[in-house]
Amino acid sequence: MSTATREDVLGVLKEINAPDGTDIVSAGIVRALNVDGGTVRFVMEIPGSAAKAFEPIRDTAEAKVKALPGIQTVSAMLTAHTAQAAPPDLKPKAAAPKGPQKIPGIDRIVAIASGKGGVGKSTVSANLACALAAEGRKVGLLDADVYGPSQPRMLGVSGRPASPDGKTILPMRNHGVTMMSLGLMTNEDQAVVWRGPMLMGALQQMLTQVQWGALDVLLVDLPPGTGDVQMTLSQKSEVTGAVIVSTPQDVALIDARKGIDMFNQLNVPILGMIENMSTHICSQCGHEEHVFGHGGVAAEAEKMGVPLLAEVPLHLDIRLAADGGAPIVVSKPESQQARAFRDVARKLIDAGAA
Ligand SMILES: Nc1ncnc2c1ncn2[C@@H]1O[C@H](COP(=O)(O)OP(=O)(O)OP(=O)(O)O)[C@@H](O)[C@H]1O
Repeated sequence: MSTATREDVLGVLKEINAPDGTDIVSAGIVRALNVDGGTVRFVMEIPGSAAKAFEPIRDTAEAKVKALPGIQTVSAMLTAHTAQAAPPDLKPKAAAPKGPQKIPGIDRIVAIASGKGGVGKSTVSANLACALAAEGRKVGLLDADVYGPSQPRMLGVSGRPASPDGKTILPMRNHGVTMMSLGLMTNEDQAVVWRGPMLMGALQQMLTQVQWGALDVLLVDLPPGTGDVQMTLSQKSEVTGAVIVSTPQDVALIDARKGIDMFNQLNVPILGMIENMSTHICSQCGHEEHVFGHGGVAAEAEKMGVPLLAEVPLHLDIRLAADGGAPIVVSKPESQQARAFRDVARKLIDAGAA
């Protein structure tokens, strides 16, 4: 004689009625039925107020199941559920993480910002990243300049980043810098139209889903201006500080001031300003000319009470190196132009910011 099956057990339980006349299986009272050889276990879920009425029903159920062929042990447990729905929980939920968070593995985040486009923020970011790597720091560079991602070209990186598990993204690496750019996810010649929420999502993804590994510092090359990306970065992640890049022209300086104000409001410390295209040095004769004026950033930095980190000359070699995929710090590390960036790297390390 074969042992009773789960169907056999349900069959006999169906013959037993609850006090309201429905059988206990159809009424949804029999739950979690487990038939394991000669042992049968199940739960009878009943209204809390009906426990007394169900005790004989439970006894009948156990006896009927035990009478089935091959069944030695039967255990039916009465569990009560409250008929009324619980009142809504109006207490504040256990605090969902709010405010800036530290990203695991990333010790520091330094934002490279400018008020105005085209002042050389990406050139500074690329050179600074390479200079920090040359100092032995573990450096990441996140190209968040969604409107004109230029780091793949400047760092000489191409191809699409791999995502072996479909969830995380493997960053690219060159010149000792771990790098990720939205430019690697889009075609280089394709104009990207991002809306605010998309931008914020993309930035969050690049911060949290890229396998950065352990980093001493992650530089974030921001888009120019004071928009969604700047706000999201500062509000979601703990930013160690911001470096503001500007040319000495008044128009650039007005925008740089707005950038500094924004970071102040977001409680992000300003690590300092960099004057780029400070002076033009002719690559032929070495003649120096102040194309955009000179010293404007130094004066502004003093007025705002922030350090002036460097005055980087406008020099053909800087542009050629950037366009060629090996920043001047890598291609001509001993040149005067490279030295300006290497000095900034050392200042940031000394200040504990990188
Ligand atoms: N000090 C410099 N000397 C010579 N060329 C420079 C210098 N700084 C930047 N450039 C060149 O100026 C152009 C703009 O620089 P870059 O892309 O770094 O600016 P950006 O502020 O990041 O611009 P955007 O905001 O549009 O991304 C590039 O061609 C770059 O090579």
